[in-house]
Parts: sequence; structure tokens; C-alpha cells
Amino acid sequence: TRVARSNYDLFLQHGTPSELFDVNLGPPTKFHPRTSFDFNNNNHFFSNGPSYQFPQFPQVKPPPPPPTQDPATLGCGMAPRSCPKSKYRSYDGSCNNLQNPVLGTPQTRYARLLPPKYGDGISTPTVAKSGKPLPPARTVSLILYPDVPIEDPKWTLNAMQYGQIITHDMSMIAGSTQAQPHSTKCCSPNGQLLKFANIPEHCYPIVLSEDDPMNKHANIQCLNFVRTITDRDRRCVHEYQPAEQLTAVNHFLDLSIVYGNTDQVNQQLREYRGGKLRVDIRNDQEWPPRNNNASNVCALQDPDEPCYLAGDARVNQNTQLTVLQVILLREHNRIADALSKLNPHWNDEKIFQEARKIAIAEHQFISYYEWLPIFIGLENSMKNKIIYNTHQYINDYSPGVNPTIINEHSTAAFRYFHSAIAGGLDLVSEHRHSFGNLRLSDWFNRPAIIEEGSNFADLCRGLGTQPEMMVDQFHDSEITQYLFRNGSQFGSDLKAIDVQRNRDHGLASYNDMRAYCGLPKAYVFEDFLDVISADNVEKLSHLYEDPDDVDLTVGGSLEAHVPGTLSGPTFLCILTEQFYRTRVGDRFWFENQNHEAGFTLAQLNEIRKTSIARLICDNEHEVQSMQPRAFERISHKNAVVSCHNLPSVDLTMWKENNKGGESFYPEHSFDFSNNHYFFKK
Ligand code: HEM
Repeated sequence: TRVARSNYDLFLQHGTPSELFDVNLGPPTKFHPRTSFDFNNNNHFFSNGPSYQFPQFPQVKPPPPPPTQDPATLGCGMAPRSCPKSKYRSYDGSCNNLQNPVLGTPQTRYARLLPPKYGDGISTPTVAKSGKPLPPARTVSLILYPDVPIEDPKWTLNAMQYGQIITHDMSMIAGSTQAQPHSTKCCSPNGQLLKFANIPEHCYPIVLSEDDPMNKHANIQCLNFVRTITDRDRRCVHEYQPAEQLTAVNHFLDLSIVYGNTDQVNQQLREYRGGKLRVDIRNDQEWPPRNNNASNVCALQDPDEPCYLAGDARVNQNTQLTVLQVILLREHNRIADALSKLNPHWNDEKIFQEARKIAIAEHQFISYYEWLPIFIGLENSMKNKIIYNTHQYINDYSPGVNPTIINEHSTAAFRYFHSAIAGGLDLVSEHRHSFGNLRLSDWFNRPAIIEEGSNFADLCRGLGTQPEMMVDQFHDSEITQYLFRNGSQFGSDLKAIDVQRNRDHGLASYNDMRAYCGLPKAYVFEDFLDVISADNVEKLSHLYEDPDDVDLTVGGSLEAHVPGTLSGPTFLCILTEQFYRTRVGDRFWFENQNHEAGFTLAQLNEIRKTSIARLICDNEHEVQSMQPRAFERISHKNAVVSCHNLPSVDLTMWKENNKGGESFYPEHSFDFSNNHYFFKK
């Protein structure tokens, strides 16, 4: 059967609620209206802006940091000297906001919705109200996040995996690779606690109790944990200003995972011919180039195994993440090939930038129109002006909206979806028969597996066939006992890390964030019963001394979901705020009407035909069929069809001077980067 209309067309036709997403929308969500969020509150981003009003002024005087140094040498964001007039994004996100060109660039601070809650008011990890330590992160993980495997009835592993693509595009805590073991060792090589005097700077190890299964079976008492680098570490703050963590990548949703976050990385990735990105060809297929630093980046068992180089350092972290990175890389080259055939007079730079612009737009479209409605709800996304039901431009860019990634979003709310991770990856044939399964922890940082036999196609089909795990409080032990185990019996625990990271970043408490998001403040543990089950409230009351002590990561993850979404109200409020800012704070957002940098309306409506299903089909020739909505499980309403029958972006709309549509590229006559074209005429 031919699927005549794109997912977006169906969405337009059905409006809200849509058959397309087939969600139970439930009653309208109630949370803090976004408009009352105080943008000025976030002005700590601007290092020269007003400093914090935080509730408890330091109870313990921290050692003063060394004198402020020139940020140019150490980071914390440096404004470019000037912003060249360009119709394309920079790689580092600079000059996206012309009023504040450094906004959204790598090595700058995360934003915050609420002031931090450090132990000493300045930088040490959060402690209980009483001053005592909080319950150990690993204990919290063992009690609240056990492995109870429940498959999601509706959504595929693809939905989980694309989520990780989106997060990697938006942020990465500075100082960590989030993959390979950190070079700073906070525990002895055999997992013992170090003597206090021997613990390196920035260590905040996760301590295991005596009855911990890892301790009992392998005598492991300590898991490595290195604190995120802050503006204080980089010495670009004043003496008593509370620490703000830095993110290593640019904040925009701009496929920086493919193109890199700096000019230097981008240069390493480009072929400089035909507008293409560098690839290695093996078995007639395109693979990312080799990483020259393989022994440090990957966990190779044989030095000849591939270890990839991409725009993002985490590309090799897990098998299915690498699969989607390869698909996105191939998509760029596929578009570049098509554009150079259509416009043989374009040079490498022109083809590269136009292909990049199209690939980014497809990615923004898939992220916002296919992925977000599942995770934060269709109605919620529309109501909050995150997506629109239109064939027109959407001119909502606002330079006053800060596109910076919010700490509460990346360190707590967005990590909630770690729950959807599956511990085994299905290998699936063209007939959708699952004939094998790879263990996640066998292949962390070992991407070679995707090149073996027909694995790449089998994994692509697996992404669209295998269900993701239910988004709930349960987590697969592949990530809570075996994370990055690299051949050892045990590894690390991602949930314990998430809880520890919450405290490392001094996030506001769950209770304060609840109140910020419009839920009543809790005075006793029972007050949490409005959104958290009695069983979990009881567990919280045993773990924590006071309702104000409950970590945001923990409380938020136990809330009942808002109908039609995969999140409770507190996380939903944070996620909604972030995705609003990411869209409206991006001058190059694909739906903006921008005579210089945007698309023609005809091109924009081509972009709106793309889908995750077609993206995979177009970039792995052995995959010949796919269900139209590949974040959704196969069913009679979403049956597998031939790839050719899935709607696709017609790239002939990018043929210059195409008389069929509108007048394309009218700006060319003023664009000096293209003056060979101008003068030729
Ligand atoms: C197999 C899949 C995944 C693995 C192995 C994984 C692993 C990790 C690891 C090791 C970290 C760094 C932890 C730290 O040191 O603080 C991290 C961070 C994070 N993860 Fe995942 N993750 C996966 C999937 C996902 C998914 C599906 C999402 C959301 C949809 C997600 C969201 C995040 C976020 C937001 C961060 C913080 C990013 C930042 O540094 O700002 N992850 N993950």
C-alpha cells in the first residue's frame, strides 16, 4: 500500500487530538504558565549580569578561588570579535543571537530555573537540611530503580535512541566523555575507597554499602565519579559567586553531533569535495572516519577494530547510538550528492552548507514533530507553542529568549528517559523476524559490531521493531550494574550517577521545583501523595530525613505521568520550558521566514514530509521496508510498507532557478560568497 500522505499531512488533517499519535490526551495539564517564568532570573548566564539572590548565604566560607583570569584562555565563553554576515549557522553556535553572540556556544554555563543548593552555598555537593549527608546515591538506585522489565506497548527502541541523539546535540557536561572511564580515578583500580589524602581533586566517588550486590560478589566499594567542571574551576567568576557547570557542546539543536561544535572539529570531518563529509568505505558502505585516538576513546579488543570520529565525542558509546549517527552522516552525503547533481555550478562550500541546512531542518522536524509529541505530549506541545499545525512559516524567533540548556533539564528531567533503555538489542530480518540479540554491555565503546555481516540493517530494523522499555522507575541492569563494564564482571550504575550528578550540580530540591511548576509545596512526606504512589512515598520517607531533601532527579522520576505524555508534571514543566527556548531562541530555526537564511515555503513544506522511517530507509539500502511512524510499534494501523512508498523530501526544490516553484534564492544576487554565480549572470 502506498502511504500517500506524510505524517505531517495527517497531523494537519486530523488536528488535535490526532489519530497519528493515537494518544489519550486526558485533562489539560496544569503547570506554571511559561510566560511567568522570569527570564531575568537566568541572567547569571551573562557573566557580567546581576549576580544571584540565593536563599542561604554561605554557611561555610569556601576557599577563595584564584584571581579571575582571562576567560579567553580558560573558557566560560568568549564572544567572537565580530559576527560575519552569514546565511548559515556557525559550528559553535556563536552569532546565532546577534545581541549576545556568545549565547549557546560551547564551554558556557548551563542556565537554571531555580538557584543552586550547594552544601556550602557556593560549590560543595548538596547535603540534607540538617547538614547530614543525603542517602547514598547507590542506595537510592538499588531501592527505587530496580530492574523490572516491562516493554512499552506503544513505542519502539528508536524513540529511546533518537532521544539520546537529541540530548547529545544539546549538551554535554564539561570534563567528561560520558563513555570511556574518566582519566581521574577516585577509587583504587579494584574498586576500593582511596585514603582521603590520596583522593584527586574534583572527586566525589559513589560509595557502596556492605550489602550492595557488587560489594558482596566482587568486593567493590567505590564507583568512580568526577565532578563536572564549573566556571569557578575555570576561574571566570567572582569570589563568592556560586558555581555554575559548563557544557562542552553548543546548546542549539543543530546536528552538531554530525558537524562538530567547533571549526577545528568540522575541518577534520569534511571531505572538501562535493560538499561531503569524510567517510571510509568498507563492504560498499559508508562508515565514519577512524578516530586517531582510538585507544583512549574506544574499548577495543583488537587494535584494527574501527573506532569512529564524528561531531560528538560520545559517538561510540553504545551500538544503537552509533547506528543513528551513521544514518545521519549518510543523510548529509546523500543530500550533498543530490544537490551537486541538481546544481553542478555550486562549489564544495555551497553544497556542504546547503546540505547541512537541509539535514538540520529534517532533524529539527523529526525531533519536534515526531519525537516530542510522544515524550511531552501532542496537546502540551501545541498549547505551549512548541509545534504548530500549519503549512505556513512560523515567525516566532525571539532574541530575548535564552536558548541555553537548563541544568534542571539536562541533569534531571531529560535523564528520566534512561528508563526506556533496553539491555538487549534485537537483530531483525526484513520479514521482521527477530533472530538475535546483542547484550548492551558487551558493546559499549566497541562500534565494530555494526559493520559485521548484515548487522547494520538488522539493527536498523531492530530499532523500529523492538519496543523501548516502559518509561517508569525501573531500569535495566545493563545500565545499573554493568555500564561500561568493558569485559569486567560489573560496571557502573547510571542511575546512581544521575542522582550523584544532581547533587554535584547542586540542583534545587524536588519540593522547590514542584512549587515552581505549580504543584503545592510539600510540608510532610504525605503531601507528595498527590502525584507519587503511597509505596514510593513511604520509600522516600525512609531514605530522606525531610521532604525538602528529596533530590529533583528522584522525586520527579516517581511522579505519575501526565496523560498523553511520558513524564510527570514537574519534569514535564522543565522539558516544556527547554524545548520552547530551544525553538524560539534559535534564529536559524527551520520554520522561520528568513529571506537571507531560511527556506522558501515550497522547500519548507518538503522538509515537513520527512520522517524517521524514511531517514533510515534512505540511508541503509538493505532496509527495504518500514512502518510509516517508526517511533511507534508495528501494528495494523502502522503496518510495514515498502520504503519507496514512504513520503520523502523532493530535493529538486533546491534546484536553482526552478521555475516551477517560487523564485528561489533571490538573495543570491546580493550574496558575495556566491559571486561566481552572480558575475556569471
Ligand atoms: C543506551 C543508552 C544510553 C546510555 C548508555 C546513556 C548513558 C549516559 C551517561 C554515561 C551519561 C553521563 C552521566 C554523567 O556522568 O553524569 C548520560 C547523560 C545524559 N543522558 Fe544518557 N544514556 C543513554 C540514553 C539516553 C536517553 C534515551 C536520554 C534521553 C532521551 C538520555 C539523556 C541524557 C542526558 C540529558 C544526559 C546529560 C547530558 C549532559 O551532559 O548535559 N540518555 N547518559
